[in-house]
Amino acid sequence: MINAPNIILVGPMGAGKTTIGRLISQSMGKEFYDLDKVIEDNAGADIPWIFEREGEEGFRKRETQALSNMVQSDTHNTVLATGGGIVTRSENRDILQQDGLVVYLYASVAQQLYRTSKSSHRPLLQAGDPKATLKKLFEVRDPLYREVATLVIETDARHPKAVANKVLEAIKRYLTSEDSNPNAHLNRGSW
Ligand SMILES: Nc1ncnc2c1ncn2[C@@H]1O[C@H](COP(=O)(O)OP(=O)(O)OP(=O)(O)O)[C@@H](O)[C@H]1O
Ligand SMILES: O=C(O)C1=C[C@@H](O)[C@@H](O)[C@H](O)C1
Ligand SMILES: [Mg+2]
Repeated sequence: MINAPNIILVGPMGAGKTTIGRLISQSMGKEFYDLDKVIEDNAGADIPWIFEREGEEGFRKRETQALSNMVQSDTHNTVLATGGGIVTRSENRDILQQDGLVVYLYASVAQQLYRTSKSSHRPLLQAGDPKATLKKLFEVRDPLYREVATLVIETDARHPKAVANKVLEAIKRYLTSEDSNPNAHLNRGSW
């Protein structure tokens, strides 16, 4: 098991945050949370229902609330998979950068499209052309994912287990290099 801080996964819809988050939490002996699921549990309703009743703005308020609750709850030893739009609010980006080791799971628009095509649970992809939507979102969000992330992992040509192994290796390498630098303090395990 790697002695690591809380791990936060960011990236677009279909990057594999939920899938990979679960796998690495098992390998690291950490508890797994999926922020989309936390939001649904808090609301007692699913994400499509929240978007329908409260619009995207209502969903974003719930998302920020769920993220800050998580930070304040003083939970330790966790892997958190976020939703694809977590980086759109600057207050969320501030929280992410302060409270975990952030890993960006990169996926091309083509892979995002392929991986999201089998599910109708993503309201932003239900209207219009999903490829055009994913491309537009990616243009805006890719720099924001990079802004908050310490590590970036390519997922396109890798099976989920291989992606999980890459993430684990990258975390291990990062922590080892920090440990070897006496001036670098990883103060990122506070929830
Ligand atoms: N590396 C991969 N290769 C192939 N398929 C993958 C890979 N990672 C995830 N998938 C598949 O892609 C789909 C979407 O994955 P997942 O739900 O984990 O994405 P997500 O990043 O959590 O998306 P969202 O932001 O919408 O929550 C799932 O069917 C999953 O099995
Ligand atoms: O990319 C997004 O904005 C979203 C991604 C999903 O994880 C959910 O959080 C929701 O469907 C919105
Ligand atoms: Mg997810």
